[in-house]
Amino acid sequence: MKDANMTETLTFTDPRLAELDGFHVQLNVSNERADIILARPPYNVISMGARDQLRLVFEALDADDRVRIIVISGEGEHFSSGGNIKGFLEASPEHVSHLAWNIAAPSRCTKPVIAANRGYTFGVGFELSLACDFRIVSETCRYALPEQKLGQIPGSGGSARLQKIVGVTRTKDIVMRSKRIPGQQALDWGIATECVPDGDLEQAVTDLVTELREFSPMAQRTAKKLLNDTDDALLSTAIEMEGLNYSRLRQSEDFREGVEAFHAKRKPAFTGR
Ligand SMILES: CC(C)(COP(=O)([O-])OP(=O)(O)OC[C@H]1O[C@@H](n2cnc3c(N)ncnc32)[C@H](O)[C@@H]1OP(=O)(O)O)[C@@H](O)C(=O)NCCC(=O)NCCSC(=O)/C=C/C[N+](C)(C)C
Repeated sequence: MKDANMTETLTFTDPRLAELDGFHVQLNVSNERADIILARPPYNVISMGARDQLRLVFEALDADDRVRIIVISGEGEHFSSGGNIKGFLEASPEHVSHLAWNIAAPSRCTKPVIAANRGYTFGVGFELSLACDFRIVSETCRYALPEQKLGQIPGSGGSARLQKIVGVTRTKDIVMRSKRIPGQQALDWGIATECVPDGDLEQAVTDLVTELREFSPMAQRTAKKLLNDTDDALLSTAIEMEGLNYSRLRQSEDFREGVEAFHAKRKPAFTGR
């Protein structure tokens, strides 16, 4: 990557990528926004190697100061029909042991991550989206964890994350019946952040990127980490951690800038410090 405003496809130089089975993840970076595209149409099936690629891409983007917001989408009509079923029997124990860690990469990333979901968003495609901070879906989106049809269960955090969002009854309905959830229902159940007509998906994502870029990167990072860390915590612990993080954030330049801009009736100019 050269400068923040250019669009280019990342060339992976990490030697660990040399052994991967195919190159199916594209990356474009422009204007502080990074687009990760699952590029294996029509169904953007995610190979074991693509999972490794995804993790490495998220780690690289997280470390790059020129990137503020990350968007993940699928090429064409579908986000992804999930993991490559045809390769499951050949998967190495090493790959299997990394499944959940790789797919949790958006959640570990300190920057805001948006999933843009349309069409089939199945299996590991859904799990990957659940690890993101925002899910903007189109009306064509169909979420599913269809592993039971394969004599399997989700293995990359899908049922666990879903249960947190929709509770055990709905999760059992989705997992144990391999049920498909349409975009509008995903919104109604709190799985999706927003549901829009298919032709409006890109604009809805761009609008959210524009909105998020207005905020202090430091305050965003703190909010994301705090909410992730306290997801499992007792209420009393979560409240205490919120207070500690607030106190720490008070020391930042962005905190002062936010308050001074409010007084001056001007737009804040956050620097991330
Ligand atoms: C509804 C689907 C996606 C499309 O149906 P269709 O009738 O339009 O097309 P068709 O079934 O003929 O598919 C065309 C070709 O694409 C291949 N395909 C599609 N999805 C996959 C996939 N996920 N893996 C491998 N190959 C796939 C399909 O086999 C056809 O190939 P050929 O032309 O026959 O060579 C329908 O295809 C469907 O329901 N697919 C399965 C979706 C699914 O079960 N996804 C979950 C996979 S499991 C997973 O993601 C995570 C597992 C976690 N862990 C590993 C821990 C167990």
